[in-house]
Parts: sequence; structure tokens; C-alpha cells
Amino acid sequence: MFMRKKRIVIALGGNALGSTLSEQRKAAGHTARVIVDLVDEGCEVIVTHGNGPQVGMISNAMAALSRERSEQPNTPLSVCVAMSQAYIGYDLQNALREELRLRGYDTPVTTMMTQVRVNEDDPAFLSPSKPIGHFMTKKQAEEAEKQYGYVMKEDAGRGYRRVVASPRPAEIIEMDAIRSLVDSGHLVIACGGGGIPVTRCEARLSGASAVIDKDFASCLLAEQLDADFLIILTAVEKVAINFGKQNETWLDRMTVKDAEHYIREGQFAPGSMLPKVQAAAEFASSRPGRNALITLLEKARDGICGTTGTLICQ
Ligand SMILES: Nc1ncnc2c1ncn2[C@@H]1O[C@H](COP(=O)(O)OP(=O)(O)O)[C@@H](O)[C@H]1O
Ligand SMILES: NC(=O)OP(=O)(O)O
Repeated sequence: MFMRKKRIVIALGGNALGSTLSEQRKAAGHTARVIVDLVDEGCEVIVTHGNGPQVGMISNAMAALSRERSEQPNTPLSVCVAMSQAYIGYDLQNALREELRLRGYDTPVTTMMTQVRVNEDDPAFLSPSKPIGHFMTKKQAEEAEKQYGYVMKEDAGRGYRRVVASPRPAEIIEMDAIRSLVDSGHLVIACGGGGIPVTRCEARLSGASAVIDKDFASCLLAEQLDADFLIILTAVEKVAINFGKQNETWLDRMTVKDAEHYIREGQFAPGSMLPKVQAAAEFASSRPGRNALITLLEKARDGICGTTGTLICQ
């Protein structure tokens, strides 16, 4: 009998990819080893990634260029997201290709420039919530607010960051192309940085000023590819309740109902752990047998074997 391989969508956190080119190269190599371990386990893997630090860096660099050359208009955030997909996809694609070849696979690796449609009237456009760029002190954040008009917020106890609108993904424009590539055996990197945000008016797609959360875009991609597992890799091994407090408790398992309860209690920081738990719960509730896992990159293999991470299931 034909047994389909376990199909896994792996979402890599933007913060884990480092903030310089050399850090990113190193992280991509390390990430590739972890992903090819899962291929060795017989899994079919689709990769998505965040871009928070990187898209902030690109946006700052482009803004500095337009200040320096007054004829250069400011670069829209949608274009900065597109640049971040290429910047990160290039390193991941090559690192994966190399690791696969070293282990005797000739699997083609393809990065798909992915546009994701958002709704123009999404209320998220009115209240920026997605942290991007580097972490700042309170004083630096106040300076950035004054000098550049950025909206700044404290990010999960780690310092201040610029925040931008983060509407929910409604449709993956290149979905048919991604599905064809996956079905024909490519290891696909898609929905980078949550996808290039676009709105649609008849045949025309226009870039939107936003950064989509890659956890929500990954959930949509995993549902549409009929994946069995959504793995969200980040900087913590497990999800905690009472995070950072004396009674902090790390969770091995959360049902969708538990997740909803903890979300209502405000246990997860918006812009960091909250979207991960929301996306994981949404995926786990979309069809019986679908599970999601949140863990550290290094623990991905142990996680799918059930020995660590926080499993989110029905
Ligand atoms: N309840 C929680 N449990 C675990 N981590 C949490 C919690 N709330 C906030 N965090 C923080 O969220 C971080 C993960 O979010 P973030 O770094 O924004 O994600 P990404 O990996 O997608 O870049 C963790 O490293 C941790 O500092
Ligand atoms: N776009 C996005 O979700 O990026 P991070 O994973 O860096 O937050």
C-alpha cells in the first residue's frame, strides 16, 4: 500500500537567523542540518521563515539612502519584505542544497517569491503590533519615534522595537506553484517573512505597508498543503505560562481548549509567543490528527519524536 510521507511545514523564527550576513550564513548552515535530519527521518519538509530583524534592517538602510539622495523615494515595506525573502532564501536555499548533496540526496531546492493577500480593511492596519528591526533601549526608542516617526513598543522583556501593521494572511497568491513544486519533489522555501503583503483590485496586486506574521502564513500554507505537522522553531524549547515570573511553568502539551484558555488569560506576549500559539492552535483544530509543535531549532528532531517541545493538539 502507498504510504504518504509525513508532510511537515517548518517555520523558522527571524530572530534565530541572526542580524548580520555572517550570523545568517552560520544559522542557515545549522538550520539546514536540522532540516535534513528530518528528511533522513523520512519526512517531506516545506520551509517558511520570519524576517523581523532583517526587514527592519533593510527598511532602515533604504530609508538612509533616500535621506542621502533626495530623489530616491522611500522604499515601501512590501518591497523590503520582498528583498528579505531573497536575502534569507538565498542563504537557506544554498545551505539546504549543500547539506542534501553531502548526505546523498539530489532533491532540488527552490525559494518561491511568495505574495500573500491581506484585506485592505483589516483592523490591524490601524494598530501596529509586529516588532521588526533591532532591539533598542527606551532612550533610543524615544529618539527613533521623534526622528523617524516610528511607532515603538517593548518586546517581551527584551527591549524596544519598531512595530508595524500585521494583517492576517487571507490568500497565498502563488499557492498552485508551491503545491506543484512540493508534489514534484522539490524542497520548497515559501512565504518568507510571512509573504509579501498585497491587496487585490481586479487583476492588479498592490503592495501593502505591513509585515505579515510568518506563524499565521505558515498555518495557512500548512492547511493548504494538507500537512500533518506544523513545527514552529524559535528561541525557547517550550511555551511557558507565567513566563518570566517566579511561578513560570513550561508546558509539554496543550490542547486547543487549553491554548484558548491561556490566550484569554493573556499568558503570551503579543508579537512574539501569542501568534505562535494562536497559529499552532488554529492548525491543530483544522482537522483531526493535525498537530503543531513549538520548540528550539536544535530540538526539532527530538520534538517530532515526542521527547521535547510543546505539542499543541486537539
Ligand atoms: N509565554 C511564553 N513562553 C515562552 N516564551 C515566551 C512567552 N512569551 C513571550 N515569550 C518570548 O517569545 C520569544 C519568541 O518570540 P520571537 O523571538 O518574537 O519569535 P521568532 O522566533 O519568530 O523571531 C521567546 O524567545 C520568548 O522570549
Ligand atoms: N514576519 C515574521 O513573522 O518575522 P519574525 O519571525 O522575525 O517575527
